Amino acid sequence: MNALLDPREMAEADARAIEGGIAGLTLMERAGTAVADAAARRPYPTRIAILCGPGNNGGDGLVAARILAQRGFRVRVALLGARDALIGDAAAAARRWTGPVESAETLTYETVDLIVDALFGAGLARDLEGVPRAVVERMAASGRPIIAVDLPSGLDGATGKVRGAAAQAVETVTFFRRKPGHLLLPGRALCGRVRVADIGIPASVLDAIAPTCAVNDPGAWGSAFVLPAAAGHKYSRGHALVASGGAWTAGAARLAARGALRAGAGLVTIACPPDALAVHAASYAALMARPVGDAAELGRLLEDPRFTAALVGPGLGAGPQAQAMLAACAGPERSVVADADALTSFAGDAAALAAVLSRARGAVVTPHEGEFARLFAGDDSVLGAPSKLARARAAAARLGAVVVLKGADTVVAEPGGHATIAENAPAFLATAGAGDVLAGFVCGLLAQAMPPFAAASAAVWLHGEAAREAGPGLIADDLPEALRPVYARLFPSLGWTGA
Ligand SMILES: NC(=O)C1=CN([C@@H]2O[C@H](COP(=O)(O)OP(=O)(O)OC[C@H]3O[C@@H](n4cnc5c(N)ncnc54)[C@H](O)[C@@H]3O)[C@@H](O)[C@H]2O)[C@@H](O)CC1
Ligand SMILES: [K+]
Repeated sequence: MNALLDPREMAEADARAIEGGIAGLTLMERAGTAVADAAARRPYPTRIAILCGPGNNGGDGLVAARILAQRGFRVRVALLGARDALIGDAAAAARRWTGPVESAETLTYETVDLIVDALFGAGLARDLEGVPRAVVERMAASGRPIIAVDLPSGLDGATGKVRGAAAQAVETVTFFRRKPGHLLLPGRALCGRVRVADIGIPASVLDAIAPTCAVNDPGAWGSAFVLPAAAGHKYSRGHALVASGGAWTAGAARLAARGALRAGAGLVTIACPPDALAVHAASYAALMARPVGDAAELGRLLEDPRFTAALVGPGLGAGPQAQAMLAACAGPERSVVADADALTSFAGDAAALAAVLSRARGAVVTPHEGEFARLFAGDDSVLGAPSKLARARAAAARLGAVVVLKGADTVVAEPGGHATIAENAPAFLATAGAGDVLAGFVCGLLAQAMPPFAAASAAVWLHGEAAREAGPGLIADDLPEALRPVYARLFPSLGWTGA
């Protein structure tokens, strides 16, 4: 698992490493060395300004300054605040810097080629205002490339939000593990390229910290991924049902159904109003279509226990009918995915949705930001949570279900607080119908009895990889097809031998 540490967890990692016998100043020396290495790698960084803040982030900058000067770079150190106000390891780092110290407040950039931003890191405690904010804004306006130490100063490592101001970095050097703010927008975009430096904190400190947030990659869910078994048959790979709207809106369900099939469900049946039957029957040969007039008929169809997962929402139309369809699907032997109109049908009434989902074997909801806001309208403890990560976690707890909060930085959270953050979605994935395919991927993995949190996280990652595979110009129809080469690489990496 590629853990992400929030500032509190990172402080604990530091503290445990120090308890284990590594001096704090040693960690700072290694951190500063990693920053110096990054600066030295830049093209022509002959004249480097290092802006140092009042805490240990500034200490890292002071170490980097000393090392870069030793290596022959022309270095200027500019401090925010008084030198004799520095304490602890940062004060020790300042004593080792023997060159002049300027004021960050009055620093000018005409003769500067590269900036190292070591003003604030994990210790950012409030919004930047007054002098610190002005310093960051002038640094940002200088147009010079910036290497950020740990985080661009002003960026909140827990939330990915800018507190007052932050300067765009070309590169960010962080330590031990990335933080959620490196992945959550706008943080991800502000960081530039992120390098993770090993500063000697042993990975074993994570055993006690037990982080609950991870990068969404196969390390987060690969062990739960269901690979095709040699002795399998189509029913053992699960039977997914996708509820469709009428003939005019049937495309969404078809995209989802094809996604479920490609994701590996053994069978996929589209349940549709009779007027849409011909449309679906004439679409893909591998899909089955069954006419279903209302929720009661859907319930009768689902008396067949071989349906292991159902998707309700894409193209369905919002209202009591969609609510009833979802209720018909939610049963103890079947997992459900509620998407799109199924979510909008419960606008402002998340408690009613939670009650329906609680009857399912496993439940995943896949809202985009608009659907999320409608669903939780009036619930400030969810909508007012401090970050996208916190909102998804609060929503998952409220619904008792896995929440996929979509976007370029999709967060998947489960009721216990475990979460993944995706970073592999290309910008061109934002296209009509892409969300329907994603819901289909989730449903297809749930149908194979993959646990909901792993299934949802895997589906999000696969969706991003499939988009990369298809490339620019992508339309949603391409996504299910692009899953094949992605699987061709993924399966062997998970130990599949092709049997
Ligand atoms: N042993 C450790 O803890 C290590 C820490 N490291 C560095 O230390 C950093 C964290 O150090 P700190 O905890 O000292 O925190 P920071 O150096 O990020 O910032 C803390 C200082 O900033 C002030 N401050 C916070 N928010 C402010 C605001 N909005 N306006 C004005 N002043 C504000 C605080 O009063 C304090 O003086 C990390 O980001 C990393 O760069 C590394 O050296 C590795 C080892
Ligand atoms: K910084």
